[in-house]
This record gives sequence, structure tokens and C-alpha cells, in this order.
Amino acid sequence: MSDATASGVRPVGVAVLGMGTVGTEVIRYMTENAEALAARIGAPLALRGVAVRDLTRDRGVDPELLTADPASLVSREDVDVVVELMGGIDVPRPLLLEALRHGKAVVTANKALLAEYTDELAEAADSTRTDLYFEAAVAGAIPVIGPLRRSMAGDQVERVLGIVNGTTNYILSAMGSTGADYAETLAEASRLGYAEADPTADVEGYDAAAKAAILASIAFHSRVTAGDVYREGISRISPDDFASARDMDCTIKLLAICEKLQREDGTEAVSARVYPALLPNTHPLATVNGAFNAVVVEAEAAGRLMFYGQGAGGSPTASAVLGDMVAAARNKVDSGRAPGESTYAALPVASMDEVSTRYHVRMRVADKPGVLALVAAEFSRHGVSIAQVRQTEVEFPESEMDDAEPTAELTVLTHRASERALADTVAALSDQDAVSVITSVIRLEGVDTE
Ligand SMILES: NC(=O)C1=CN([C@@H]2O[C@H](COP(=O)(O)OP(=O)(O)OC[C@H]3O[C@@H](n4cnc5c(N)ncnc54)[C@H](O)[C@@H]3O)[C@@H](O)[C@H]2O)C=CC1
Ligand SMILES: N[C@@H](CC=O)C(=O)O
Ligand code: NA
Repeated sequence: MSDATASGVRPVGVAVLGMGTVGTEVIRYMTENAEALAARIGAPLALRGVAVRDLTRDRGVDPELLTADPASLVSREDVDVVVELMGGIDVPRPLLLEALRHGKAVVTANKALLAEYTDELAEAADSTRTDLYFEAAVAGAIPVIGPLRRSMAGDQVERVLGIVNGTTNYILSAMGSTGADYAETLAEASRLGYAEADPTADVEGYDAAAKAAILASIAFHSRVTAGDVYREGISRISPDDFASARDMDCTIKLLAICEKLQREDGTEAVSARVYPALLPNTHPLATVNGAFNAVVVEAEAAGRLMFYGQGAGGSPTASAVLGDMVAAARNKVDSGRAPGESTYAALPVASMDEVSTRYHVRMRVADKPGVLALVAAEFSRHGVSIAQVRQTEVEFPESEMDDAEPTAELTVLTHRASERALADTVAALSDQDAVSVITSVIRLEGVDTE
């Protein structure tokens, strides 16, 4: 990227903070496609500096551009756009506030930061009428933030349902299709550059929860933070759960569900939740596998939309970062502005107790007369209607036959019920002597019937 052009157009100065999986690809494409990007922007991009931790590594970038001091880049006169690809919260947060308050546009992929501090960052951007772009923060390469912020700004979004974490989808897809080992598949996802620096963020649902918070905030024009999102990860999902899913012609996906709920008093609230769920094989999201993501948006005027693509990986994510960079750079050339953030609706966040869905409960019970009736009575006592029941005898190894009590595996699929009623039912069953263990409770989503 040159610092001047034959036409004398002032270049748009870019600083990149972090040159890891995503940053490396962003800089590669910036360099390889410099002319095309300049034509689209109306001016060339000029890489002013790259913040890295290790200055000694050869990164294919002019060593003169490398710095271990990201703060030195964010307020430089010759920097117009700051691209943050470091991750984490405590280090990038002050850096990006400083950049925005100096009128630099910010492009970031940092969902953990945005899920907590979008309001503060947006306010800083407004204070100097500069831009905050973050398409890469949710669902990698998939353009879903832009459509929600811009294309659907005139519609009434009712629900956003998606697979928004590539690492867990890669793991669950492998477990479901080949019975792959959880730990080995997670290690492979890290090797492929899908997982966060700490993969706990992925497998315990924190990453998906951060993305759900961002989606809910934009879709419902309200402030939803990661802490507002009900979150379950996938580490408890077992091969037996997949066997059960197959028996029901279902698969298991980690879903992010953001929706407006009508409360009993007629007011609206926002529910945002992330959990592994059974999904019928006929559902469009059931065929989203590997590190792919997909987001289904349901809106009053548009109806149902689905956005699909690679949700993780350095190159796919770089696509979204580069798109934002072009937009931010064009705005610097043309004095335009990115779509703003509006939390005017200020809807309250619903508690999980206000959510109702369907549940698949698996338990080990004594195989003797009256147990089935006892279990059914507990569901009935808590107002949970049973849709299907399945009981199979448990086979014991020869060596355990003499001492083993006849035991059965009992599976109950419910009709729609409240989280509270289901939780109370499970607690009551756990207290029953005839129920030795509740082996799993998984919600069933994507089924329109009650
Ligand atoms: N990997 C992926 O598929 C996606 C990642 N993201 C997000 O993009 C961001 C970057 O992700 P990755 O590139 O995968 O992470 P990474 O861990 O591969 O790269 C981060 C880089 O930033 C550097 N860094 C961290 N703190 C620094 C500091 N104080 N000074 C200088 N350098 C520093 C690290 O040394 C590392 O090279 C994260 O916020 C992540 O959540 C978003 C979408 C997809
Ligand atoms: N670790 C994340 C990266 C993209 O956001 C994921 O697996 O989706
Ligand atoms: Na995206």
C-alpha cells in the first residue's frame, strides 16, 4: 500500500491491533488486493502500524511497522481507521475509546468487548461523529450485523435464532456424524483457528452469549449485555444424547435464541438465551455443520430470512473485517457515517422463568410396577403435559447381573411448558427413590406445534 497516489488522493491510514489468526489474514488481503480496495474506497489504504506482542517474529510485514505498544497507534495523526483484532476486554477497551475520541473509525471483531461496552463505544463514536463497525463480531464472514443495523432498521424484528459459534458447531457436528471424541475435536477446532484463545469461551457458551447480546441489542433496539443472556455450554452433551436425538429424527445444536416476549401485563420484554437443543432434522439449521453458522431472523414485514456461511476461521472472518474497513475508509473519504446504535426501545430483559419451550428428559428408573405412573404423576402435578414416553430395559454386564436391580431408561418428551414448571418437575423426580438419576434434560426447539 503506497503513501501517495498518482492522483494525489490522500491515503486512508490504517492501524491494526493484533496479528493473530484473523489479523494475519486481514493484512494479507489488504496487501494482495490493495488496488481493488483503493478503487472501491476512492483512496488507497496505507498501513501505518501493527501492534503485536512478539516483535522478533517474521510476519511478512515491514518490521518498521511493528510495535509492542498499541497505544502509540490509536491517536496518530496519520491513522484514520483502527482495526482491533486482539481479543479480550481490559486492554482493547481503553485503546478503542481513545481511538474513537480522537475521531478514528474503529473496526473490531471483539464480541466479548462489544457485548459489555457497545453503548460506551457508540457514545464515543458519536462524540466525534466517527464510525464503529463490527460485522466480524457475530457469525464471522456472514453479513448479519449490517442487515440488522441497516437493511432491517425499518422493520419490526420479532425473533433471531441462530448457530453463532463455529467451534461448538464443529464439535457437535463431528460428535453427531462420526461419534468423534469431544476433546480431540475441540483440539482440532483450536488448531484450525476457530476457537478463542481460551476455548472455554466457546464450549461453555460465553462466546455465543456475547453474540446473542449483540444481536438482541440491535434487533430490539435495547441494551442487552452478555450477563443478561441465559447461558449453557455443550460440555455435558454425551454420545447417548445424540443416540436419543437420532431416535427422534433430531440433531443437537448450540442455539442462540433472542426474541420479544409478551408479558402477562401486556408489556414486552427481550429474552436472550444460549443452550444446546434438539432440532428436527427437517429444520433449516439442522443442516448447518462444521464451523458454519446460520442466523434466522423473523420480522413483521420481511417475514423469515436466513443468513448462512462460515462463522469462524481467519480468512472468512477477515472478509467481514475488510468489508467494514472499506465502509469506514469510504466514510473518511466521503464524510459519511456508519449506521448508529439505538437503544430507544429500552425493553427489559425477561428472566428464564418467563420462557416456555419443549423438553426431552432422560432418566434411569427402577423397572417395576407403578414407576411409570409415579413419574407421570410428577409431570402432571407441575402442569407439564407429556407428548411422548419411551422406556427401554437397561442391560447390565454379566458380572453385575446378580446384584443389579431391574432398571429402565425412561425418556419423556413434553409439550410446551414453562422453565419453572419443568425445573420443579425435575427436582421432584430427583427426590423419588424410584428415580436413580436424571441423565439429561435438553430443550426441543424448531418445532412449531405446541
Ligand atoms: N478466530 C476466529 O474465527 C474469529 C475471531 N474473532 C475475534 O477476533 C479477535 C481476534 O481473534 P483471533 O485472531 O482468532 O485471535 P488470536 O489469539 O489468534 O490473535 C490475537 C492476536 O492479538 C495479539 N495480542 C493480544 N493482546 C495484545 C497486546 N496487548 N498487544 C499486541 N498484541 C496483542 C496476540 O498476540 C495475537 O497474536 C478476537 O476478539 C476474536 O474473538 C471473531 C470472529 C471469528
Ligand atoms: N471462537 C469463535 C470465533 C468466531 O467468532 C467461534 O468459534 O465461533
Ligand atoms: Na458477521
